[in-house]
Amino acid sequence: MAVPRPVLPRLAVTAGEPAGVGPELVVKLAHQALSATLVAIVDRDLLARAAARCGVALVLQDDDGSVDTQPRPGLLRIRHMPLGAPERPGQPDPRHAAYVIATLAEAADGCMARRYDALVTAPLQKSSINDAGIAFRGHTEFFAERTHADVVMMLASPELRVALATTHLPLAAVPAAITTPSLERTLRIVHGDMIAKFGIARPRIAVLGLNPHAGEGGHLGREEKDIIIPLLERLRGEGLDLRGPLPADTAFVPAQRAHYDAVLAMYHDQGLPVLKSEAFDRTVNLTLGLPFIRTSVDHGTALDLAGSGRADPSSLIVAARMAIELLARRDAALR
Ligand SMILES: NC(=O)c1ccc[n+]([C@@H]2O[C@H](COP(=O)([O-])OP(=O)(O)OC[C@H]3O[C@@H](n4cnc5c(N)ncnc54)[C@H](O)[C@@H]3O)[C@@H](O)[C@H]2O)c1
Ligand SMILES: N[C@H](C(=O)O)[C@H](O)COP(=O)(O)O
Repeated sequence: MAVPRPVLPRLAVTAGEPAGVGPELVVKLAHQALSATLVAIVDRDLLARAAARCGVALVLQDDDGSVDTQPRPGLLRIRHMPLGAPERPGQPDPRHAAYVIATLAEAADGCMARRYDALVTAPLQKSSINDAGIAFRGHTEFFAERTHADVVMMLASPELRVALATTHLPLAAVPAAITTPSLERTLRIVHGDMIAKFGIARPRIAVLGLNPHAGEGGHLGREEKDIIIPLLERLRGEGLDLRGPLPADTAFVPAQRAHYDAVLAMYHDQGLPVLKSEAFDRTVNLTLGLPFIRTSVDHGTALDLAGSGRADPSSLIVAARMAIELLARRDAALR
């Protein structure tokens, strides 16, 4: 008797900024043999134009909610969202902002309603959405608000995981945003998701200081002494394995890396340049704490490459693979 093939999870993919490289990357993703039923939430004609620019043939099929039982590279299901004015590669148009937001809303609501099993996002142009008069800081903050969840941004390569205590904030606003409650929430989410998402039973988390030399004993800033150290001591008392606060300048050297499973950086550009400079094509951005799995690329809209067909799809591909792995781990834990 023939054994039925397992169904492949429905992976929603948003194409991001229409004038960026996102649509081209989605076209390239659709040619991978992934163990997933890919559903692109996008304007159908936009994607057809992106495929033509890449010189790639792609069969676009309206999504009917069903699932595949084997990978179908070269075929992409589409949940069509109308773009309105056509895109001009490399030149974001704020008139597309409402469309971009609508694709994110459909993706989040669809994951919540189980129309999709997980979400992978291509890059969007935050400035263009803001230029349209829509307050918007990033996917991470949008999905947090949409689902009323406390979330943490983490970027992960095969060698290094970096979570952020603060995300898209002006640098001048960072110190005030590092409070005991916010840091505690963040550390609990990182600890919990390192167990649940990555299967690490006793995660070791290294916490960076905010100031040079982690504050130099209070002589170069007080945040370590007043907030970070007392919190780490309290949470260690509960059994969390927390190192630090470590001086950020040396926390990423090989000898230190052997001692942790993830790093918590205090702000965006304290942690991300390390990952992006050593593994730009292998790093995934994921949102911890969300009620669904969401992964993303580690790069932006690359407007200088948009329309050329030359953008590297590696980060989107590893993001999709990670979403599939995280789903498999979650489902195995539920069995
Ligand atoms: N996930 C996201 O939505 C996301 C992530 C990061 C930045 N952004 C946004 O993207 C916009 C542009 O940001 P930026 O210019 O700082 O960074 P960027 O990542 O778009 O570009 C930086 C450099 O990296 C190159 N690059 C980026 N992606 C590439 C790829 N796939 N293949 C080859 N080269 C690539 C670009 O050509 C450019 O030289 C901003 O609005 C930013 O907020 C979005
Ligand atoms: N901070 C991310 C990065 O530098 O890669 C990027 O801006 C994307 O963030 P969202 O996934 O929240 O849009």
